[in-house]
Amino acid sequence: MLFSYPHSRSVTVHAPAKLNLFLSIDKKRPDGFHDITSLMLSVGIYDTLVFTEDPSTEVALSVAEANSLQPQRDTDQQIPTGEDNLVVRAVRLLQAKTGTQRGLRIQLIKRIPAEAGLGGGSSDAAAALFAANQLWHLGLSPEELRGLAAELGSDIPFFLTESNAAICRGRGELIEPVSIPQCLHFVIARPQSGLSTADVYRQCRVGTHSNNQVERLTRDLASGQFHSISHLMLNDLQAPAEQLNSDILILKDYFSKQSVLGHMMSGSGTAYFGVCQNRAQASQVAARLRSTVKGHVFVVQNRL
Ligand SMILES: C[C@@](CO)(OP(=O)(O)O)[C@H](O)COP(=O)(O)OP(=O)(O)OC[C@H]1O[C@@H](n2ccc(N)nc2=O)[C@H](O)[C@@H]1O
Ligand SMILES: Nc1ncnc2c1ncn2[C@@H]1O[C@H](COP(=O)(O)OP(=O)(O)O)[C@@H](O)[C@H]1O
Repeated sequence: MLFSYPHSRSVTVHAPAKLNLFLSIDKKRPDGFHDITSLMLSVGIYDTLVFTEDPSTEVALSVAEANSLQPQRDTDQQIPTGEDNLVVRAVRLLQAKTGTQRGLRIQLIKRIPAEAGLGGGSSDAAAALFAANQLWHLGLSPEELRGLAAELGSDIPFFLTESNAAICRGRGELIEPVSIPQCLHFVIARPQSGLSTADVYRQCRVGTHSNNQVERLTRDLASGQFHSISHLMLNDLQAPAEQLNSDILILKDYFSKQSVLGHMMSGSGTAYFGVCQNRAQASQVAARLRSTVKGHVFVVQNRL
């Protein structure tokens, strides 16, 4: 998360997207969630959130698409603007836990596609917890904020860690920060339609992966030994997502014809990414993709 304080009554946060380079489904739990093991990396696509203290007790959110700054259009990526938005839910949770009734105006500029497996809503919610804690001088520790984050969503605590890479376990909220000092170049494509995380988990099966596979992948990425990563990358949600959305198969077919280091779907989809050898290759792969696939295509790096 990148943040700045232009003046003390306002906080601007740049909330990054994430990719899952490894995601195994280890066990279905009695509470309906699944125990997972995931290597998450934050990457350079950002939503921007401006939080301004409001003298009333109101919490008001406006949502705009980047580059238009108009209220969002009616697309397949409708982001809720009221109490259902994860940003508002995060602020409401903070109010309920601390008893504060102070108000906030929030402007959310969306760049991270929704229903993509890129964690946009989760990152926005983490930004809201962070910013409201600052603006309202609530004094919650990072650990306390991560505890609240886990009540809202499994992926949100990751976005409240200092580290830009982590192995996440439990339902995603148990975070082991790892260091990946290499600059990795990704092409990310999000087709026109998305998928609901709950729908994909509903169709998934417990997977099997070899011992220490996530640790070996992390070590190879960290040391720049990229020849093995295509065999170590894993996403147990990809097969059920492919059943639900055929665009993922089109992207898989496209990436399998490129000489990228590895390729896979992120999280519960529908975004699909390739790990490229360098920036030039990423730009070439993205240019060809833009002329064949409708949707969003990004060239990004991991955040160091
Ligand atoms: C798949 C992953 C991989 O990072 O990311 P996304 O694709 O959503 O970005 C995560 O596990 C998603 O985390 P998150 O998006 O926070 O999910 P939550 O809001 O907690 O849960 C949404 C629904 O997904 C299912 N769910 C989620 C997490 C988990 N470990 N097991 C589950 O079964 C549950 O049915 C839950 O009701
Ligand atoms: N601030 C937000 N940004 C994006 N989606 C949000 C937000 N708040 C609530 N949502 C809802 O959550 C759903 C999933 O969020 P998203 O970030 O797209 O998850 P994923 O990581 O699975 O791509 C969206 O379809 C949308 O309806």
